[in-house]
Amino acid sequence: MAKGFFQVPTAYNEPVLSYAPGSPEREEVLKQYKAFYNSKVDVPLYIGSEEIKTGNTRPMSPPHDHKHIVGQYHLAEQEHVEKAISNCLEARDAWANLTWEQRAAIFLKAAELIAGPYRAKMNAATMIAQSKNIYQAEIDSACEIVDFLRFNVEYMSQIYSEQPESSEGVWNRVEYRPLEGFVYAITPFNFTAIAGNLPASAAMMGNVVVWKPSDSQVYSAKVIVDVFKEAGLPDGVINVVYGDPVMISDTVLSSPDFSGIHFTGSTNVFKSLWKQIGNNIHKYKTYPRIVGETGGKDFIIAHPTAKPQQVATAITRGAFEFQGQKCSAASRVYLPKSTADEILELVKKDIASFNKPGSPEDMSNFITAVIHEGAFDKLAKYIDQAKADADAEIIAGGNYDKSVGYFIEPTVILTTNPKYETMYTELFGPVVTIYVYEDKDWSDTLKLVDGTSEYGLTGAVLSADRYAIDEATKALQNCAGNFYINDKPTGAVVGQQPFGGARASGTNDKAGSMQNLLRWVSPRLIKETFVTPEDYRYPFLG
Ligand SMILES: NC(=O)c1ccc[n+]([C@@H]2O[C@H](COP(=O)([O-])OP(=O)(O)OC[C@H]3O[C@@H](n4cnc5c(N)ncnc54)[C@H](O)[C@@H]3O)[C@@H](O)[C@H]2O)c1
Ligand SMILES: N[C@@H](CCC=O)C(=O)O
Repeated sequence: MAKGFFQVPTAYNEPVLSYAPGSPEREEVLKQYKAFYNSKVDVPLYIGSEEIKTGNTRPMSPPHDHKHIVGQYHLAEQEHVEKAISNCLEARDAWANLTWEQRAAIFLKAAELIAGPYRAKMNAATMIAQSKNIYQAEIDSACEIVDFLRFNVEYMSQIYSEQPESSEGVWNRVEYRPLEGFVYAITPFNFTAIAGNLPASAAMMGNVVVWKPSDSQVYSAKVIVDVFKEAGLPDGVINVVYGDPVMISDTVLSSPDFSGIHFTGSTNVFKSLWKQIGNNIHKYKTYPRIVGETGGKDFIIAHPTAKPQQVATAITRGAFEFQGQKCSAASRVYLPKSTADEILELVKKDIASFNKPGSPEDMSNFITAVIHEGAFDKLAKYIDQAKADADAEIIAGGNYDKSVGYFIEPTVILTTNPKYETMYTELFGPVVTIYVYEDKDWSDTLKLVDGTSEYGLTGAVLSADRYAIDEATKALQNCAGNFYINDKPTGAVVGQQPFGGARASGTNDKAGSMQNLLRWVSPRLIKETFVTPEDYRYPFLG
């Protein structure tokens, strides 16, 4: 037990560095990028104290140069997944009983390692693995992951200090136990920070974890593991396996000790995992916690009073940053007829100012590659469909080329059909669909926004009219878990805009918040009575 009521350092957001020409951080990250790019890494499974090389490997390539190999990673067989589970369970007692400030110190140290000596490595790995330009890498693999670690430590200590009242002669106390068993973290390709946070947040609360990163993010996941190791995370607390997701999930979800899933990824995968957990419910020792943040079809709606330049910038940044591969990316936009032409001209001007999609090593590139061939082919299919459909027109972009990298031009589809397929289907790429409404139909258009997609993740309203803002805020109440007024719908900052959505977008447990951490503990109430009754009779019985 701690011998003091320790106060953790006050959390603060890691400042975003500029990477301006001539800055030391720019020089350092480019040097690291080249070093990684011109070498080959061999990534093992991390199970207990072992680094296991199964020999069954898959190559890793940057999406912007897919013939170039930067290394390989080893795939798990079922026996390795079983071993990861047993290592978790062996590590559990020691980890769960370690005093909380020791756990906190490990993750605070990890934050400082990333903010300092590992910053260039985290960013360079993310530029290579996920094809992020340096700004997108910096806000993710440097700042956001550091913020997750610092703020979660603060939230953890706030949770522990939350205690019940005690009446005279009694002491009530609540102990925030880790879950009994292990947690399964499944992470997506698109954010290195999310990949690190999903296993770390559960581990911080005293849980042991089997972590399965995305195949497209293994390269940067390895740097996260290096950081956690250097920060002193004991062996067996977070065990890392990659490979066939179905086999891994079947194995994990069959274990009686499975006690929670921390998932971020697409909606269909999450729904199938939920179903599988339901089917296995009789096997488990405890009801598993199910936390999943999933897809989105995020909107921007502009009121006739919105300033065209501001709407255009919200679209350009919201739809095209990181090639639209943010769950929060603006992908359906509703513009009023009176200003639509002006806004669209400004968006086209922005797009014309981008370089052709290229490598993030060239720091003048705003747009780089989409993640893999599957994503490229899917996007190309929707673009071709829009070219063919009578109710859609491509007004910007529309070209693609996968000969070197998976490059898709930022594309704007203008549709006359508010229920056009790309107004409700998540494409997850640099494609935005625009519908122009009659100014007088503002209120009906809000209903349209609310009723068009199954998702409820992010959305933005731009308006200079406060009554219109109020109307939109009310009408779109269930349409977005993160709702933005006069801004783009992306770029939530940990500690400031807790992130997540409902409907088909997830369980809305708000990553990087106290609410999320509460899912990884099972409180035990301890009531201690100081003078224990010795007579059952009530006073009125005489
Ligand atoms: N709501 C959020 O906070 C949030 C954040 C980031 C990404 N996302 C969503 O994630 C998706 C993009 O990421 P992605 O392409 O990596 O998603 P994905 O669903 O393809 O993969 C996510 C993870 O699930 C694994 N997986 C895939 N099939 C599986 C299966 N059958 N069983 C078990 N695991 C399986 C993958 O290997 C990966 O680790 C988008 O839908 C995006 O909206 C949501
Ligand atoms: N939190 C990020 C999105 C994470 C999903 O991809 C944002 O707010 O843009």
